[in-house]
Amino acid sequence: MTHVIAQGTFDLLHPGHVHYLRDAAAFGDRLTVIVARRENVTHKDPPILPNRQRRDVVAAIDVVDDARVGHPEDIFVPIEELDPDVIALGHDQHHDETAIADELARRGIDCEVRRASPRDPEYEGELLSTGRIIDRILAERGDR
Ligand SMILES: Cc1cc2nc3c(=O)[nH]c(=O)nc-3n(C[C@H](O)[C@H](O)[C@H](O)COP(=O)(O)O)c2cc1C
Ligand SMILES: Nc1ncnc2c1ncn2[C@@H]1O[C@H](COP(=O)(O)OP(=O)(O)OP(=O)(O)O)[C@@H](O)[C@H]1O
Repeated sequence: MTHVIAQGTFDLLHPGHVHYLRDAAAFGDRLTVIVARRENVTHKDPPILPNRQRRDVVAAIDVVDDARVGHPEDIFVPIEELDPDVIALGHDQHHDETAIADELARRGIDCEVRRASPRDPEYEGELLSTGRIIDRILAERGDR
């Protein structure tokens, strides 16, 4: 059984998220998703929705076997607990594959690091980015 881990913020789900999770699930037989804690989302605006709500909605996607809110301080603690075979990085995730692989080796975790593929819009107006969904909400309803 090949156990795959995917991770991300997953605020305001869209088909880009679904594509990533399907891609990650196809890397193995079991998919666990680690949902980033609000306080750890520092590379962009913090999520609108609370940790548990983002976890609960991700867990409801059919290809996801389990979803959990991540560790507050050390992102490798859940990895040590889950002992996965593959970490599926999102196509645009800022994490460096080599740095993650080096840390896995240092902790004695035998796990491959792979990149998932991007999904581009398929029809006019399809929004595949939480940031762009929020921008459109502000543009169309921001005066309320
Ligand atoms: C292997 C791995 C494990 C992670 N584990 C955690 C974690 O335990 N807790 C957490 O808050 N974030 C965790 N993250 C998420 C990062 O902290 C970061 O916020 C996340 O990658 C944001 O992704 P996004 O820009 O795709 O939303 C993890 C990321 C990676 C690559
Ligand atoms: N269009 C997309 N195609 C493939 N993967 C995607 C797409 N959009 C998001 N993902 C993946 O989903 C995971 C979680 O993404 P995240 O929660 O950062 O959403 P986002 O829509 O990219 O957010 P933002 O617009 O705020 O940057 C990441 O691994 C990311 O690469």
